[in-house]
Parts: sequence; C-alpha cells; structure tokens
Amino acid sequence: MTAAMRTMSVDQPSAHLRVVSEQSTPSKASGINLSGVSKTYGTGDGQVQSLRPLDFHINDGEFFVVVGPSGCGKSTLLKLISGLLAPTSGEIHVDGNKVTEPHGDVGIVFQNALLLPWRNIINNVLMPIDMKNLPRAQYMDRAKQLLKMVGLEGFEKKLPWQLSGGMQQRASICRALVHDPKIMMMDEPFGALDAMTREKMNVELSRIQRTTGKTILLITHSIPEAVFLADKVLVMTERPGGIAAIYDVPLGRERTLDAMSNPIFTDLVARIRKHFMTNSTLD
Ligand SMILES: Nc1ncnc2c1ncn2[C@@H]1O[C@H](COP(=O)(O)OP(=O)(O)OP(=O)(O)O)[C@@H](O)[C@H]1O
Repeated sequence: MTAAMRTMSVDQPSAHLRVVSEQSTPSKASGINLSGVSKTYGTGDGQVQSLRPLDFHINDGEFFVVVGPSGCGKSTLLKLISGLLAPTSGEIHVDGNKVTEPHGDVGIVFQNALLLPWRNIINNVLMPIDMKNLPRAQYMDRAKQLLKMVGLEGFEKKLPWQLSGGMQQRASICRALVHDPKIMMMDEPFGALDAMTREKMNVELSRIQRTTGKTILLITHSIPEAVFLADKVLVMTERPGGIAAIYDVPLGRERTLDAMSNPIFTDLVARIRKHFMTNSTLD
C-alpha cells in the first residue's frame, strides 16, 4: 500500500459510519495526491515544523473538508496544494502533474470576500481573467451565468459595499470559478458570516458543488459545517499537523438543512468532536 492513509480514530465507529483507514492505491493520474508531504518553516527564532509527512488522496469531484486545531497547519496545506508554498519533503500531484509552482487549475476563496471596492461586481468576478490576460468578452457570459447561479443576477453593476457580507462572499465564489478551474480551495470561507447566513451559504455551496462537479478542498473550524458539506472529512492533529482520521460522510449528495437532524450527521459530528475534547477547541 503506497500513500497509505494513516488513521488513529479515537474509538470504533458506529455501524453506519465508515472510517477510511485504508485507501485502495490511488491513481496519481487523476485527483490530488500527496505523498510524504511535510512543511517546516524557517524563522529568525529557528524552525517551526508545521506539518508532519502526510499521505492522502482527493478524488476528482470530491468535496474534501479539513478540520483541525488552530495552528495545526491547515492553511499551510492549502498553500502547498495550490503551489504557493514548496513542501519541505514529499510530492504533490494534481492530475498526474507534480506541483512546483502556482497553477491555473485552482480557484481560491478566503475568509473575507476581498473584493476590490472600486470595481463593480462583474468586474470583480472577472479579476482572474484580467490577471491572466484572457479575452474578457469570451468570459463575460460565464461570469453572468455564475452570478445568476448564486442568486446575484441584477447586481452586476453594484459596488461591493452595496451588497451584504453573504452576497459578497457569493461573488467571491464566482470569482474563484470564472476561469473554470478544476479545483476550488476554500480557507474558512464563511467564518466571518453570521450563523444564519452561514447555514444558507452551506446549502448554496453544496448545490454549487453538485452543479459544477468541481473538486473542493475546504478548511473550517466548524465540525457541523464540515460534516454537512463533505464527502470526506480529514481530521488533523495538533501541530505539527498529521492525520488523526479521515471519515466518509454517507449522507448522499442532495443535502438540505434537514440532513443536520439525520442520526448519521449527529453521530459523525459527535465522533469528530471527540478528537478535540481533550485539549483543543473548535466551534
Ligand atoms: N510564513 C510562516 N513562517 C513561519 N511560521 C509559519 C508561517 N506560516 C505559518 N506558520 C506556522 O505554522 C503553523 C501552522 O500555521 P497555519 O496557518 O497553516 O495553521 P492553521 O491550522 O491554518 O491555523 P488557524 O486554524 O489558526 O488558521 C503555525 O504554528 C504558524 O505559526
């Protein structure tokens, strides 16, 4: 077994929950493959080991969510996969290609929408097209369709301050998708939103993922959000971050808020929470 998934689940899973303890040897030719990937930062005060060597695979079209204690290396992981940082050891492959620099196959959504205040919404959505010097006219229809998909039709000419926080974050999701990347990376995308807007955005994102078939890698501090959205949840250990467990989420792809009262959902949330009961805190 190469790139074996090392898992240390805290106890045995209920019958309907499957802990992914062994992965059949993944093909490096598709999806995202990490093999022996670690990261140590060099600082003026010495070395900070952020991630221990990690081995795991994200399948094409999978909604893969990472939870873990603060400072365990989640954002580092996302930057490594995007090619914004180089690993200290190991290799990352996206569709068989070794990641050595930032690649165009990724759209990134951050905690804050980070829209440019002087650009209207459609021009914010088209930012990646402008930055890549791609023909604007060719992407205009796609940008409008994406805005329609997230319920922002009619807001194309508005400036960011004229939209609510949730609407701005929806626009930033369109910006991440406009160049049609294979992968969407989301770092705490809804952390700044109020609880009700956040729930609505979860339902919306679940629908977007089904509609577009994108591979999504999302980081969150919220265990219920992780379980609601994910096909798989990776639970990380304290820094230096390693894999505590990877859980399948057998809730089906069509998810409404009703999924949160499903026993599979509540059991899995409780199970993941146990990983953090001792000395770490999550939402
Ligand atoms: N550029 C850097 N130089 C030195 N150390 C860094 C750098 N970036 C991150 N670190 C350290 O690496 C560790 C992991 O940081 P990272 O931001 O990846 O964690 P995280 O899990 O995303 O944290 P949080 O949940 O609080 O956002 C932390 O101890 C952090 O201080």
